[in-house]
Amino acid sequence: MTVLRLGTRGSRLALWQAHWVQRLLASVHRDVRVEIVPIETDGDRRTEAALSTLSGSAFFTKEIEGALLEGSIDLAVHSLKDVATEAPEGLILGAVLERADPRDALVARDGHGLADLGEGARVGTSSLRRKAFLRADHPGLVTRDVRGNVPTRLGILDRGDTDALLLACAGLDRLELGARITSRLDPERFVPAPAQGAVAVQIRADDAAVRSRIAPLEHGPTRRAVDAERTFLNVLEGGCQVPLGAFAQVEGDSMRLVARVASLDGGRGVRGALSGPSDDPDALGRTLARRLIDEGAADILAELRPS
Ligand SMILES: NCc1[nH]cc(CCC(=O)O)c1CC(=O)O
Repeated sequence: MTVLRLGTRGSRLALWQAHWVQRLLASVHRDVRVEIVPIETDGDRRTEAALSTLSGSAFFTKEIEGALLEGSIDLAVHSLKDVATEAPEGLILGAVLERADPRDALVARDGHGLADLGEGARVGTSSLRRKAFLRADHPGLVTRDVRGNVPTRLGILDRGDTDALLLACAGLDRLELGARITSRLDPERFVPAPAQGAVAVQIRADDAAVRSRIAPLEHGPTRRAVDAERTFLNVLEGGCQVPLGAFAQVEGDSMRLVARVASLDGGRGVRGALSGPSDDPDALGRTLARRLIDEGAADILAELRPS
């Protein structure tokens, strides 16, 4: 029996994802036992800080990546949205699993969609992307910072401290809280974060044994989609957390990438879409990024950076 130690955050969603990988590995390898090792990250500890200042860098992954590099775990399971596009030296994404619903979810107390919320209604989110798109498309609404994991945020809504929340559909669906969603937002307009809804298994680049064990978990279309989205992010980001969405869908031999960048106040933005062959997602991501840079995306993002 081979024992593989799987590192994960301890949140309910992270543990759900870890148990999913454990179950999948048990179903393809009778001789493998997966032991789950919860690891607390900076992002879990620093509940006082606005999430927007944390996510996108390594705040939800650094301690887990450290455990992987030092060998105290053999694989790590992450929400791919939280994994930086520049991989730490020595680590690779050994498998990308089939994506759940990639869209953003509105959970409103009254009504259904964003258009039903009255003037001045408070919408809780700490994501720069969600705030910027909301300000651009629904300037009558008020954004309000909320932090904490999914159940904590729902508690804030239920107590009446906000009128609505924006969350990822994937997290709610996986925790069987999908019934709380009042609207699944159109990904053409409210473009999801790169890799939203996708789970990745990270391993040591030189660990051929674990690499071959997890290979059957790979979902090709999801890998190609997130590669295009993360390449787009990588070209535009320059190491800073930005209000940017990118969402790709594979259909047979071709794929389509839609992306949107907005200023924080929602006053300026660019959006575009591009189709190409599905066997070169990086080219698609790079080409669309360059096109949106020509249309002003880099200038919009430059305003966000401390000079
Ligand atoms: N940064 C937090 C985070 N990371 C992954 C998810 C949800 C699951 C996913 O997008 O895969 C969330 C919460 C949210 O955005 O609602």
